[in-house]
Amino acid sequence: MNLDIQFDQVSVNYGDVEAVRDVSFQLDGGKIYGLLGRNGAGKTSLLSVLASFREPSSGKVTVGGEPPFENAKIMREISFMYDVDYKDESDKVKEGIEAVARYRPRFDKEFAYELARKFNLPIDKPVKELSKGMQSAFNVTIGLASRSPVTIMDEVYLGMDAPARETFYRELLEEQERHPRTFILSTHLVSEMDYLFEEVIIIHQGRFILKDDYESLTSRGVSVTGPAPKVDEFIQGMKVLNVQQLGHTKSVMVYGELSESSRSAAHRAGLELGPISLQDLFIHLTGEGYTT
Ligand SMILES: Nc1ncnc2c1ncn2[C@@H]1O[C@H](COP(=O)(O)OP(=O)(O)OP(=O)(O)O)[C@@H](O)[C@H]1O
Repeated sequence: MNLDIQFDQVSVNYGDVEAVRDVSFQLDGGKIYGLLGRNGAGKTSLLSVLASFREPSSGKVTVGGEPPFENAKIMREISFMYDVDYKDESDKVKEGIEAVARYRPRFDKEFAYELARKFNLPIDKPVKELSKGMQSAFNVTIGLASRSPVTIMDEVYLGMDAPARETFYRELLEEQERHPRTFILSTHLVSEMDYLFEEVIIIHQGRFILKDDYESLTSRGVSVTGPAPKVDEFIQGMKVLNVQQLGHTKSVMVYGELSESSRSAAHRAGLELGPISLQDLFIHLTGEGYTT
């Protein structure tokens, strides 16, 4: 089941605070999407509208052509995993798994127990007594095992330690091979997670900045390395993101596609061209001084 997602001029306000402003984009679904934005960019607000936790203040969201808010048919197909406060949750891990299995139609209980083992979750312990990182692993377990056509993970992995996050990334990719569906992962751990994303959405200060596939996005920038004077000559008129210099060698990141003739000119000048990372682009597009 594939559900396309449409944001049409969506705004989310909290009183005077405009958390999301006039955001429009469409996700065809069936992919792993990265939703990137700095702290306070509006990621959670945007996702909570999609997960039907709230209605947009203005604009429209549709999932499979229908607004999700108070729409039981659509809500059943969306899992929204976020940093839940489990302080009043007296259920043990295994009771939590059994409970979700009862109301999530596609939940794979065996897979949930397998993940719980891989994350070393003590299944007889109350969820509220788990460490923060283990509660995150519990959320991830439920999210992956729910097999919802739309699974949203709002920075749930931040509390997990590095080996647990690696386990999550591996399991996510394997799961997407076995049961392709829509995952939306919000994060600012860009360099660590970039290889997971097929498409990337960047928001900044509540505004939509871009949506593009990972390959095209990273091919929009290039690093130019070589003798400083030659690099300086080559990059004239280009948008510079970052400059590093070691002795006489300079490495400059520029934004914008290079034509074939520019690439040939760079090679003739003895300059080395390389890709730039999603993190570099993210920092540039959401950095200090970048206002929407
Ligand atoms: N319940 C609320 N009441 C008032 N303002 C809020 C509320 N929730 C969020 N905001 C504000 O809305 C803006 C967007 O917050 P949001 O949590 O959506 O951002 P985020 O990108 O998820 O941030 P982070 O990465 O730090 O979790 C921020 O300015 C935040 O202070």
